[in-house]
Amino acid sequence: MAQVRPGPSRAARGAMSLEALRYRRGSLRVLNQLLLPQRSCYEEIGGVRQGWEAIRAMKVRGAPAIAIVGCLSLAVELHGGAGMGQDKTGLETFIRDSLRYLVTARPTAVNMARAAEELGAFASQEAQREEATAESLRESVIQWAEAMLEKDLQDNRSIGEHGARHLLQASPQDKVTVLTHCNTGSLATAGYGTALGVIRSLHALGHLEHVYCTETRPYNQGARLTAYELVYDHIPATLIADSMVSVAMKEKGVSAVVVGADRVVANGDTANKVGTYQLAIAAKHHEIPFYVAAPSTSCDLSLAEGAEIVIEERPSQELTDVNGVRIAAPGIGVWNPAFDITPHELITGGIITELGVFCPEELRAALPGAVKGE
Ligand SMILES: CSC[C@@H](O)[C@@H](O)C(=O)COP(=O)(O)O
Repeated sequence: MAQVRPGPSRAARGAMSLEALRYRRGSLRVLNQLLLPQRSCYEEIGGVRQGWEAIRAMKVRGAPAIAIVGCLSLAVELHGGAGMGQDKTGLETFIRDSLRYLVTARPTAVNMARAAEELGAFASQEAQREEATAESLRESVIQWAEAMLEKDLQDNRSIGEHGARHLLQASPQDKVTVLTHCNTGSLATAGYGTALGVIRSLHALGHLEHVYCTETRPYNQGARLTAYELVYDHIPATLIADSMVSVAMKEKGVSAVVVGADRVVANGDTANKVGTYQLAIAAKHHEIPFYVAAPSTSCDLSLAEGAEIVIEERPSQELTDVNGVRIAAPGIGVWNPAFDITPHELITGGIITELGVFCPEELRAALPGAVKGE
């Protein structure tokens, strides 16, 4: 297997970083994350159906990246002339139907659902303007989708700054050791990352001692993707199996656990990659602060508590097979929930957003707009 090549040194790197997607008006390509870390291969997304398929197959994954690719796949289809010849009402219907379809690709992360509601409402508003035409509607929707990329990147940088500052204030040490789970980096977002953004900021400030990243079974986002990003960015890190987290907390001087989120609800309960819940329990036992890092686009205050979140179940082969080779005993039953819910009382460090770090009880007041459709 080819070794992951570290990227250019920090000084030489400038704007270069790993990219989950490459977009210019009329063209969207996504990095097929199923092939990482062995192969780095970008695939063309010609429109909404291909966007849906790439999300469903997890060629692109991570809550923010799912929404960005979904909306940009619509932008590409609109740019290519979809709905041409229709009046503005017909085009609005096409846009709303496409967005509803994209939401069905994966149910747990809220970002695509929120983007669909917001972009759908925006399209209706635009269509109702007297002077609007089908062409002006098309252009406005494309611009709306394009703006998501820049906004997510900015939000992640703010999350990184807020999180790093908070962790350092809370730590008696000058340099902190962070344990993280799944992949929350450039590959899961428009760039920089959420939990991995906090780690990047700590590293840039010279206050990161070490990172422990979990393998993240069964899909191995940690071993394949987070490890790839950490090596690429020259960040000192060690890979551990999920079953090693308790002993790592006991023996490796972990200062904080920082994870991402697919949906944070009104009471602070958080859906994230399966395994997050047991991490939070272990962190509580070891009195290690547990943080969730997520943009406000991942917060859904329309749900009161975590039990209301729909948890995606994935195919059994993700658990029974490795690279297409069956390793599990034939005939065994399989349960493969992709996410679990961490109850808010275990989120002891705080919820790091682009607007600041909040304890779960503060969330409603801090993010009054984070109700889908508002
Ligand atoms: C910034 S990404 C945050 C979460 O989406 C991430 O931790 C996660 O759970 C991703 O799950 P995935 O199934 O790979 O899409």
